[in-house]
Amino acid sequence: MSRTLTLTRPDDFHLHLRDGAMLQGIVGESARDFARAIIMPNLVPPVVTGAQAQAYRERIMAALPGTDFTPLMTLYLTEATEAADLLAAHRAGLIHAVKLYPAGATTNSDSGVRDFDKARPVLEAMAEAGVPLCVHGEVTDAEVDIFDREAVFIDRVLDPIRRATPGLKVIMEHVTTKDAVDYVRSAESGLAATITTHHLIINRNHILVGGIKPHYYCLPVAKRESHRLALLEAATSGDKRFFLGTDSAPHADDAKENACGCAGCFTATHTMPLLAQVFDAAGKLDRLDAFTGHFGADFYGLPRNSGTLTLERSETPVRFAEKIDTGAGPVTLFDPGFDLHWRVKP
Ligand SMILES: NC(=O)N[C@@H](CC(=O)O)C(=O)O
Ligand SMILES: [Zn+2]
Ligand SMILES: [Zn+2]
Repeated sequence: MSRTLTLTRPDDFHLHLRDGAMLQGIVGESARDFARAIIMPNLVPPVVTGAQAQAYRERIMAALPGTDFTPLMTLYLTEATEAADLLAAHRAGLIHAVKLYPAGATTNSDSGVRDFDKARPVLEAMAEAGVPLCVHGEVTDAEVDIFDREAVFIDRVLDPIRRATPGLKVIMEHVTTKDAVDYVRSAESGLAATITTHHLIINRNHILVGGIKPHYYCLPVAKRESHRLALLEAATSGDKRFFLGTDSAPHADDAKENACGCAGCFTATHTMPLLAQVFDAAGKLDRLDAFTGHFGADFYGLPRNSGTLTLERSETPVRFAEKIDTGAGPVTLFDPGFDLHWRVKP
């Protein structure tokens, strides 16, 4: 017997599409199930101006013939970002958010912000114009333990920025800790968080026990089980401040399976089946629609999608390809470590 679940067509509020041959190879994986996605600007070089965002959007659309997927562009905040350019790109409907990477925090973040005071005038202009700020929330200080970097970022950087810039809409991206969940819940307004698929499934043991698993390495790195449970509780709670941002971040296998492997998990292909299984196992399947189709759009001030996506559960496990072949090399799909019984109905 099979069970089905029809959802609002989902959106992905944090996605890496890359560029060139990788973009060509992977963009269809998101466009198949998702209506829209917030596109991360951490290309090399990063997308920092409205003109660059426009050109990147055109490259994405050119790689996507015949689908109605809508990329929602973002700008990469640097210490040299000009408020006028940013505001014009927002007014034109081209960009939907600005991304703050602390310099050196993650993949391709070298142009990020070192001195947060330098970003203050731009943040104030964004608050006034209602442009949301997406934040990679980790400090980069060498003396801070990698497992503590998110919690320390909240106290040292994020809370001071929010206090100094009242009215700024902030999305804490890919939260990995109970500290972040609690912080989002403590805010009166203007704060939300994205949660990834993989952080609902793995904890740090999955990365390290029984041999190092490079395909589970991402940033922020997965934390201990109690934190995963806090994320699962938040995602399935029906709290509108938590919504899906897959952070699907493809890297070619040779860059992952490497003595200095890149951070990023690739989940675009099977995120909706994975989430259905996770929400089902938690007894919260009825909460999936809001998590993937309502809360993010509402926070960003976008209309909810009118289309639908139907998932079905089968008794026999559903097989997904182990890798996607791209012109930039093979990309390994995230392996949840359990049999998947859900799939998107064709
Ligand atoms: N999440 C990751 O581990 N990697 C992302 C960057 C990011 O979102 O921090 C990437 O661009 O590869
Ligand atoms: Zn990030
Ligand atoms: Zn990301």
